[in-house]
Amino acid sequence: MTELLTGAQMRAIEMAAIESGEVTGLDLMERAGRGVVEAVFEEWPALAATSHRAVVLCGPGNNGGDGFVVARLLREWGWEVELFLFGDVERLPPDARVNYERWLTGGGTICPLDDVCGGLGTRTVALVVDALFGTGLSRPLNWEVEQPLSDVECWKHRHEKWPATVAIDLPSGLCADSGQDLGARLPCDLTVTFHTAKPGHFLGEGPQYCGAVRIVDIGLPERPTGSRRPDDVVGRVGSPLGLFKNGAHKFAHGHALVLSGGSGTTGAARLAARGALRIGAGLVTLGVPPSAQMEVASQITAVMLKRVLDAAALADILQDARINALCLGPGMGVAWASDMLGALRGEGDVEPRPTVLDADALTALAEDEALFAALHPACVLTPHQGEFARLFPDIAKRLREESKSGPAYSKADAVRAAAARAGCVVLLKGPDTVISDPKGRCSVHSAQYDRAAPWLATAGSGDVLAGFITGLLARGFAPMQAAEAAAWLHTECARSFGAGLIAEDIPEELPRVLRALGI
Ligand SMILES: NC(=O)C1=CN([C@@H]2O[C@H](COP(=O)(O)OP(=O)(O)OC[C@H]3O[C@@H](n4cnc5c(N)ncnc54)[C@H](O)[C@@H]3O)[C@@H](O)[C@H]2O)[C@@H](O)CC1
Ligand SMILES: Nc1ncnc2c1ncn2[C@@H]1O[C@H](COP(=O)(O)OP(=O)(O)O)[C@@H](O)[C@H]1O
Ligand SMILES: [K+]
Repeated sequence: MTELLTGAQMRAIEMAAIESGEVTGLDLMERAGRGVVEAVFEEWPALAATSHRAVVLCGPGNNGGDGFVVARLLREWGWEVELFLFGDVERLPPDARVNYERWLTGGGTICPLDDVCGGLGTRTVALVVDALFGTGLSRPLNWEVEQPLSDVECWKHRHEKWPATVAIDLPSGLCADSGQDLGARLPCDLTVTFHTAKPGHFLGEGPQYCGAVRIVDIGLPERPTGSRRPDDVVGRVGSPLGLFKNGAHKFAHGHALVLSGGSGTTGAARLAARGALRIGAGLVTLGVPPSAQMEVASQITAVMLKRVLDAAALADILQDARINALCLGPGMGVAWASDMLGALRGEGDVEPRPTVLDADALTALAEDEALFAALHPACVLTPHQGEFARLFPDIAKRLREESKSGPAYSKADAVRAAAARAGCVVLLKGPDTVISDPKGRCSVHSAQYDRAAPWLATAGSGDVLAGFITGLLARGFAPMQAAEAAAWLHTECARSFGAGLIAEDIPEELPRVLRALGI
């Protein structure tokens, strides 16, 4: 798991490193600028081979300072560089000011950003560098910046040979903490960021603007682990290999019970059950209402079947302590899900156990405060955006609102708040899946960039994800670990299978994925 640092956390690390005397702000700026040039040459080797023309857009803060360094280094490489500045030179922060002076001393010239449209002309430009705003963006851009950015974007489209566009740290107008679009107008081919990626590279609109993301080491120290509270960290979900190998779970195989809907709506639960079995639950039983018994019996083999007449029958089944994970919701219908949830409220001596609540069970929870209040720390809620808005309308509203100042409220903030309220793990699905536990531990699973799998948006794939989580719970994974590992494996199955994927293919692809991981 790698950390994604917010703008404020980056500033704190930078300040601590400078105050300790290890490094100066100027050193960091020089390393950042050099890192950008090296990343550009690695991404487009043809640009390193000979000199070209570049346009550099610099802003009023240290992001602009990095831009001055890049402009100077490209000139030293023999390039022709035109630099456009937004903001007042007298108010540049000290390190940016030094690099502004160095640029001028080296013979560089500066034009105001307003002139960018006329200044670009028709001559070929190989590279556009966006150094207007980075982590210091504190409010939406206004037309003074949006307009020139839009002009550059339009000019690029008219340009015969498309110039490569690189953003320093973040595409300008993108909020570092949330990925909210606060006026971004210039989508980039490459974003070069420093030390770690930021949540905004993966959340919200971030991936639409960043192109590819490269992280450059500028020699800042790691954050000391002791200083971090769980709610101070947003992690990025990586391969779960370590989880399988380090014995963090009991290596039990367990027995998962997946509850099905009635006749004609059993497919979703069957998909979840297949997912739970493939991911390693020792036994999987489908709990089926009488109307669907024949339908389900004719379509399963390794998965077992148990008739569930009503809530009392479920409570009875759950007297068997070997059933150690449950999945409720897929295809159940809200009324039946509500009845079955009633059986889990601890009445009739039903021991609470690890439980995944998805689809119709989430709607049932949204409609019944008592059911919601009965959630416990071993539950995992897996809403998509619509279900999330039904369960947590106020949080979803806040997430939709455009921020007027400061870092915008992020999907990570929203899922943390939801998990704290529910008292259990919440996994909010999407290409940028966010997972949080009630203590505020939070992680982002990104199915974007080199892990893009847009074909996962296919009917029933969410049911398989619920099944994967249930299977891992049955194997003894903790709820947060189960959610993270399942999200990663789910996307990996889709990537391994490729386009044309349907939900049935996801569990069937899992053995190949596990084998490739050495699990
Ligand atoms: N934190 C670090 O460790 C490092 C940061 N560096 C660079 O420094 C950047 C952060 O620098 P700053 O904190 O100076 O922030 P920025 O350069 O991103 O922007 C801050 C400036 O923009 C103004 N501003 C903010 N929002 C605006 C808006 N909507 N319209 C008009 N003006 C607006 C602010 O008043 C301030 O003058 C990073 O993104 C990175 O590029 C690098 O030099 C290397 C090290
Ligand atoms: N563009 C996308 N890229 C990658 N994964 C996606 C994308 N859109 C949706 N997903 C994933 O696909 C699954 C869809 O689940 P869900 O919305 O519950 O659909 P369903 O109810 O049809 O199963 C989730 O795991 C979600 O994270
Ligand atoms: K930028």
